[in-house]
Amino acid sequence: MVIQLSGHHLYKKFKQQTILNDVNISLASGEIYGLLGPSGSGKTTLVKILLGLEKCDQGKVELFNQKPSISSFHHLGYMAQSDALYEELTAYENLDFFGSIQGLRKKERKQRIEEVAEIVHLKDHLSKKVLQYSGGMKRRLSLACALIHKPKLYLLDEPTVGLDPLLRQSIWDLFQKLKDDGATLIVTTHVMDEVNRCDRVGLLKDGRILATGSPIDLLKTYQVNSIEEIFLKGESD
Ligand SMILES: Nc1ncnc2c1ncn2[C@@H]1O[C@H](COP(=O)(O)OP(=O)(O)OP(=O)(O)O)[C@@H](O)[C@H]1O
Repeated sequence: MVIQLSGHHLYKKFKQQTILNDVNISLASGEIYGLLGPSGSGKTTLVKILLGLEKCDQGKVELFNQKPSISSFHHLGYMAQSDALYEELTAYENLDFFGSIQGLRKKERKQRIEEVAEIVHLKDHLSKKVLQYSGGMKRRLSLACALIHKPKLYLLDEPTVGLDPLLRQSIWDLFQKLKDDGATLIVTTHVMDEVNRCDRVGLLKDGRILATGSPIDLLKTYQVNSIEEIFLKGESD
């Protein structure tokens, strides 16, 4: 099992508020890891620390078995919780921009833009300015921006928020396909039924990982019928 990303003994406080309290997490090559937790439990903070966008107070992050560096970022696809798009530009121009900062050449960008637009069902809307996009279209465009350079590791913060059930389904089918092609994904969510699409889930509550494992194993271990019940029980690993 090759570990692609790991956080060891991570601690984080904002002012006096403890957000992460000795969090350990690791992602193995080719898995979909769901990070599940109630609103405000620290999912975004943890993802940002793993990505190097936020500093932890204590602990260590390893990306591809090394200290994270600028060069490793070309292998990452990050989708932030709030869409980081240029509203005045068209969707095509946004994708072209993100492709170019990832080092793709013009011809390759053109080809990839068509491919990713097809994947997220935005092919017919590429020439629209982003400010004319709906919330769900912006989410899908953000995802396309994260896909453009074919990274091997994805950090996706609530990628399906604001999407209707059919689109959510197709986005999860896409995650499965990325995984089948060898990518590793960490996806944050508080939608319980998305958990079943993950190979492993980590339950984050009150700054701690309460439990980690495959959804089926967690249900068996905790002798519950749903993952929600584990949160309610609040038992530790
Ligand atoms: N820059 C910051 N300064 C101060 N407090 C912060 C900052 N960023 C996050 N927090 C606080 O840290 C806690 C965890 O926030 P975080 O966004 O990581 O949670 P989350 O699990 O991703 O929540 P949600 O599901 O609602 O997005 C919250 O109480 C939030 O107010």
